[in-house]
Amino acid sequence: MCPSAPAALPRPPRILHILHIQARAPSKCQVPVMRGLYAIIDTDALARRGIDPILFADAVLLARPAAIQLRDKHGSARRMLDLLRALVPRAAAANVPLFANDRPDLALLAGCEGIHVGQDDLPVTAVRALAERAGARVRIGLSTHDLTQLDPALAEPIDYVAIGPIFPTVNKEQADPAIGLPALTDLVARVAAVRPGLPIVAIGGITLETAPHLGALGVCAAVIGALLPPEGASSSDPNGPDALAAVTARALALHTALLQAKAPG
Ligand SMILES: Cc1ncc(COP(=O)(O)OP(=O)(O)O)c(N)n1
Ligand SMILES: Cc1nc(C(=O)O)sc1CCOP(=O)(O)O
Ligand SMILES: [Mg+2]
Repeated sequence: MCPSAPAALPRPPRILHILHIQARAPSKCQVPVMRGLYAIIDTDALARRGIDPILFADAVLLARPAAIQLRDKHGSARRMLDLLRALVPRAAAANVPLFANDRPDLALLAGCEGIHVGQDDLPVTAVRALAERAGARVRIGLSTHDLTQLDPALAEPIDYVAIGPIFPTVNKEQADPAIGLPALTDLVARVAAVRPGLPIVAIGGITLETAPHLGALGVCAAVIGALLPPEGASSSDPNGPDALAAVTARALALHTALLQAKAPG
């Protein structure tokens, strides 16, 4: 399905290197800072466009985002494990943390750096217990959709909290209602008051146009659709060099827009 050896990564431009260091530097309380783009490799959205997930990941990694995630909602466990095993060395070569969505078992088998779970997935404490049994140190992210979910989430042993959807999205079935930027601003203040320094990942309908607003709030932005060509767009080869260069350009533009917006503090 895909090449298994990671492609040699070209040296990023100097400005990106500086942004990357700023985005990953540990904060005073040693929580890794997450800023910029959190790119999601969504196998369904990619399949609808005929894009290979590994070639797509290689293209995204050239932009050195803050994190990547494999989200494979409808594949078999075996396929997701194969994909994660192909992604782990690529993400490591780019020094970008790879999160597996929903499946701590597969994440641990493949050696991922992190796991993302939502309100209906395994509880965070169970994921921690599983990781401990496997002797692995992992970062865990947890989804929330409103204040009633955010408050209990902040008491969990998590490494970041996700909040969404901020804007309407077509890439999540039965998504919660979009909360908008003013409500996000309130929730960001709540996190800062209760768990200062805990990284926040905003998600849902985020585009290059809205990215600066999120960067200005000091949050990371998780993105599926804005990394992709529109569905049905005519491209002679969605996995050809021009199409993949366009993916890198979108990732770079989003990451830069998020990092260059003036964050508080
Ligand atoms: C970074 C990030 N934030 C939120 C989600 C959504 O997780 P969840 O609510 O469990 O929904 P699914 O993605 O599993 O359908 C996410 N995956 N990543
Ligand atoms: C996977 C996911 N989770 C969400 C949440 O609100 O928890 S919104 C979402 C879809 C994000 O895709 P896009 O960037 O194309 O809107
Ligand atoms: Mg989930």
